[in-house]
Amino acid sequence: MEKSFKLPTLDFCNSELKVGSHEWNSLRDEVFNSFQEYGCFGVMFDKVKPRALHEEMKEIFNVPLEFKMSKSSTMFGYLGQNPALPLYERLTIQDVLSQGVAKKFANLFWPDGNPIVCDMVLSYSKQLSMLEKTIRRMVMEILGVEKYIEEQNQSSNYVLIFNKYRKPTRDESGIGLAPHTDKNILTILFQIQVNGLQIQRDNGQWVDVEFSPNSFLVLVGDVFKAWTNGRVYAPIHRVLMSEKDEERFSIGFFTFPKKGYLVNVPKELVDEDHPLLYKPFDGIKYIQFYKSEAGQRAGHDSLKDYCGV
Ligand SMILES: O=C(O)CCC(=O)C(=O)O
Ligand SMILES: [Fe+2]
Repeated sequence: MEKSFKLPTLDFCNSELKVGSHEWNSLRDEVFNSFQEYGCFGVMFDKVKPRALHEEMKEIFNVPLEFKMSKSSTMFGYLGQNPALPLYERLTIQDVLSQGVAKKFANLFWPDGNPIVCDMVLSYSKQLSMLEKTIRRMVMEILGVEKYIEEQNQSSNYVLIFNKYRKPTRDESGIGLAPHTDKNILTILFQIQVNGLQIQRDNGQWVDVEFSPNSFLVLVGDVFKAWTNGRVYAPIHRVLMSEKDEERFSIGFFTFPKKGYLVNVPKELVDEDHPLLYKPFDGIKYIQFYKSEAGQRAGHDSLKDYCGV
C-alpha cells in the first residue's frame, strides 16, 4: 500500500530556456505527462524567495483578530475561525498584479505601508506568473492550441493566498483543509517546512505528497481541466495535520479566469475520440456555484454538475 509517493520534480531554473529548444521540448513532455497522470508535479524555481516572503507576512496572523477582521474586504480577506475548519486561517490578496493592489494591501496592515513587503509580494507574484504562463504554454503546445495562448494570458488574473494551520488538540480531527479540487486554472504552492498535503489517488487512497523543501507544487484546477476538455486532470487534495506537527504555513499562487470570461473548450480539442465534456461557463460564476448549497451537494462532481454536457 503506498503511503506517500514521489512526484516528478522538474527544473525551471534556467532563465535562458528557449521555446522550441531540446530542453524546452523535453520539459514540456514531462509537464504534460505529469498533468495527465497526477494533475500535479514539483518544480524547482530559484527566481523567488518564498521563505523570506513568509517571514514578513506571518506577523499579520499574530495581530488581534478584530484588527484582521476589520481589514478584510472582498480584495483582502482574512478568513479564519470557521467552526468546520478550526485549524485553518488565510490571508488573501485578490488580483495581486493589478496596479496599486500590493501597495494598498501593505498600507492596510503596516502604518508605513511597508515598501519592502510590497516589493516582495509584487516580485514574487510577477515571477510566478511568468512560470505559470510558461507551464500553460507548454500544455497548449502539446495540445496544438497555441493560437489561444495570448487570449488565455490576457484573460487571467492572479490571487496570492497565505495559509496557516495550527496543530490539532487531542480531541480534534487533523483536517486542516477539507478534500477539494482547486476551482481555478493553475495553482503554484509552496509549503514552509511542515508537510501535510495529501493527494487522493484513483483508488481513493490518500497519499502524502513528498516534495523537496525547496520545490513548489504545481496543480491543475477545474477550469483548466474543463478548458482542455479533460485532457489534464485536477487532483483532489487536502491538508492533514497531526498533534505532533508544528503549525504549518503555505503560500498559494492561483491563476483565475477574469470576471466575465467565458471558459470555452477550443474546437480543436473536440473530435470523435474526445467528445465535448463541458459547456461554456463563466469561471467566477462556477466558484459561486461551488460555494452554494447545490455546489456543496455535488462535492467533487461540481464541475460536471455545473457545466457537464
Ligand atoms: O496549504 C496547502 O498546502 C494547500 C492549500 C490548498 O490546497 C488551497 O489553498 O487550495
Ligand atoms: Fe487546493
